[in-house]
Amino acid sequence: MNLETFAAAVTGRLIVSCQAPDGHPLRDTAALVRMAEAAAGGGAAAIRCGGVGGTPDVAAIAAAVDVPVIGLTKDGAGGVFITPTVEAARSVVRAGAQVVAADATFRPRPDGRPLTETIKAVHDEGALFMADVAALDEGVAAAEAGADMVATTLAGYTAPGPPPDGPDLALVRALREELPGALIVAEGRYHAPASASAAIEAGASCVVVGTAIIDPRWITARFAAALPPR
Ligand SMILES: CC(=O)N[C@H](C=O)[C@@H](O)[C@H](O)[C@H](O)COP(=O)(O)O
Repeated sequence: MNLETFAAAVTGRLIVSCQAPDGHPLRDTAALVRMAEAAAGGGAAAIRCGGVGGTPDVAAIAAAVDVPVIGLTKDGAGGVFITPTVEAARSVVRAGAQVVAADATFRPRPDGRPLTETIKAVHDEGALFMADVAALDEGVAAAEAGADMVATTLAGYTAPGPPPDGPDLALVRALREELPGALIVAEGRYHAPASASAAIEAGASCVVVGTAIIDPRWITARFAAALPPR
């Protein structure tokens, strides 16, 4: 799939991230396939998947849905862990993803190779590259290095301490200003339809929602916490 076709498919639309962490009751490839099917049925323009389930999740979801798949692997939870190496990126394409999402922050990469090598490997395999960044300068550098799209996925996750509650709309606005013609993906803590809509108004090309759609444990906890004290 080329960038023009992918951009046409997702612009102005919602993408759903179907992942579950280790130890979560939904951390099961078949369960996540069902979630992806449900999300596609509800109007998701693409599915983001893989995570700790890795390439088996990507392959199973790519086979089950007829929307584009943005694949990733996760290795650990500290430093660079989203599709952290050239080899991981290649394996995601080979599993069937049309787009590979990978950490594009300035932090050192575990294989010691520059981001450009991962981008090149993904392009050589015939897929597109989504740069997951935490800051404006990282997004600009990733676009200059050949990334096909820039996502705010890691905003709030690279500094010590817990991430803020809400999404980073300021980063969306700043990326749009610096990269007026780029495909900008809003992702991370979009927990309500209104905030997803605000992302598009802030200049995002599209918005990725995960937890608030596919995690019944998180949704239940929010309802439970909203009840008056007993
Ligand atoms: C920081 C990190 O590891 N983000 C991951 C990236 O793939 C996923 O765990 C998130 O669920 C995804 O980005 C969607 O975000 P949210 O679940 O907040 O809607």
